[in-house]
Amino acid sequence: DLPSGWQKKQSRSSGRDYYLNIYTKESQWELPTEPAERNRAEEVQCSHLLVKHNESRRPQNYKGEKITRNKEEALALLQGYMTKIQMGKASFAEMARQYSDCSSATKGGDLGPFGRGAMQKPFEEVSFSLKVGEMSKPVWTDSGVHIILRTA
Ligand SMILES: N=C(N)NCCC[C@H](NC(=O)[C@@H]1CCC/C1=C\[C@H](COP(=O)(O)O)NC(=O)[C@@H](N)Cc1ccccc1)C(N)=O
Repeated sequence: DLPSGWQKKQSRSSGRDYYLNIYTKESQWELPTEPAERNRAEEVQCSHLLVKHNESRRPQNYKGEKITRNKEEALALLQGYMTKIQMGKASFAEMARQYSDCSSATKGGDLGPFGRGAMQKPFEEVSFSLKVGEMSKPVWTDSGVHIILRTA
């Protein structure tokens, strides 16, 4: 069976099978392989940068400001932040502190250690599949769209 979050789909145009990750929304032709050491850790520690949108379950940031951007705009913003981090222009913590809509922004995005059952499923699955030091692709939850950095 497929690694967590992956589903087999059929391409409407070519009829070929492809694979879609329901958490990160990424798709690929080749069969997804289980991350090398599928994490069996009881707890992980992650930081995240959350960009909320107008369909978020709580469309306001931790400063109480109302969020009006839509999903597309939220993803575009997040991808811009990811690029800056990947280019080494700013640290994950600096970007989370400056731009995250979650109260963990005051801690550079640090959520502290958590076990399974604490976070929304998409967030948990991706967090537990990251290696320490690895940053995720955009992950969608009811809160908005996140990038996750596993720190321990
Ligand atoms: N350590 C825990 N167990 N704290 C409870 C987490 C609840 C959990 N939260 C989530 O899954 C998402 C992913 C990470 C943050 C988050 C959502 C929201 C923002 O979104 P919103 O709720 O406005 O939709 N931030 C939080 O919850 C913050 N208290 C996280 C936090 C902040 C500072 C220090 C520690 C933890 C859930 N089951 O909803």
